[in-house]
Amino acid sequence: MDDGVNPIPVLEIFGPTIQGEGMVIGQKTMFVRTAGCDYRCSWCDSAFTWDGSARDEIQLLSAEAIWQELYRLGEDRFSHVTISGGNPALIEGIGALVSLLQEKGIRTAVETQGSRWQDWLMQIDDVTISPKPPSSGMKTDLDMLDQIVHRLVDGGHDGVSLKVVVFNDEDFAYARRIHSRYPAVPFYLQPGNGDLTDANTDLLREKLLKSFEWLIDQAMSAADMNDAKVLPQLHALVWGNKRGV
Ligand SMILES: C[S@@+](CC[C@H](N)C(=O)[O-])C[C@H]1O[C@@H](n2cnc3c(N)ncnc32)[C@H](O)[C@@H]1O
Ligand SMILES: Nc1nc2[nH]cc(C(=O)O)c2c(=O)[nH]1
Ligand code: SF4
Ligand SMILES: [Mg+2]
Repeated sequence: MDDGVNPIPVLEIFGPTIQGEGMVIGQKTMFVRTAGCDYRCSWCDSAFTWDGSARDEIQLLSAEAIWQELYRLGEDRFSHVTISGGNPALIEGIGALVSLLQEKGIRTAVETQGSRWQDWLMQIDDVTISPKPPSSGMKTDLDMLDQIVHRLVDGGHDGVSLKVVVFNDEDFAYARRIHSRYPAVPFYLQPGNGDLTDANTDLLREKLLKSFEWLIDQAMSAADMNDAKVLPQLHALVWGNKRGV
């Protein structure tokens, strides 16, 4: 059991905003973004969590201190908290935060890539597992992914989804393999944002919508994607590459 004294490395706490991606897209939520990742995706839109550029902004916070900050920002205007990163599944101490949020009547979500297990994943309401396609430069440990997905599903978790970011044909082939490996798990396709430094939001929106349309076309012509959902990153369409939204 977690004793609640393990501090959590936090890079940012923000919201309320909308969940811009995946299984609970549109849900009003707060975000807690942890520092540190075991991956180095070439196109990571949150590279500041692991590349050292925001090193000075990392705070080691207790679960209670995180709750205080969530409440300071959101007061009574939220009922849902999303924990993202970096990879939150590197951090055992998040168990205490999840328990505290549950005590407060707050629903929880996590974004992780499926490379590490934590027991607290069982307690999270909305678990998004996002294995990484070839364009990321990362290699999926399928044995580990199998273990994580099966532990959740066999343990009776009914809020698990898979979300694959797709930049190209090779990524789409990877997405098909992942979906067919776990056919009973709700599956989401998300177009990649290849323009992480663009400050011109109008131009970025155009590019993102083009990639979205391309991905829709791919999914529409693939019989094995009949049950997949194709969604853009809504927050990127609304706010571009801005941080903390
Ligand atoms: C920044 S990651 C943090 C959580 C965890 N490390 C993961 O990758 O699942 C959150 C989500 O953003 C997605 N993402 C990261 N960079 C992206 C990009 N350039 N375009 C589209 N989605 C991206 C990831 O695939 C993941 O689903
Ligand atoms: N609004 C909003 N939705 C998101 N969904 C996943 C995000 C993430 O970075 O994990 C994210 C984010 O950073 N902002
Ligand atoms: S796994 Fe997630 S946080 Fe880590 S590098 Fe990849 S996209 Fe970024
Ligand atoms: Mg993001």
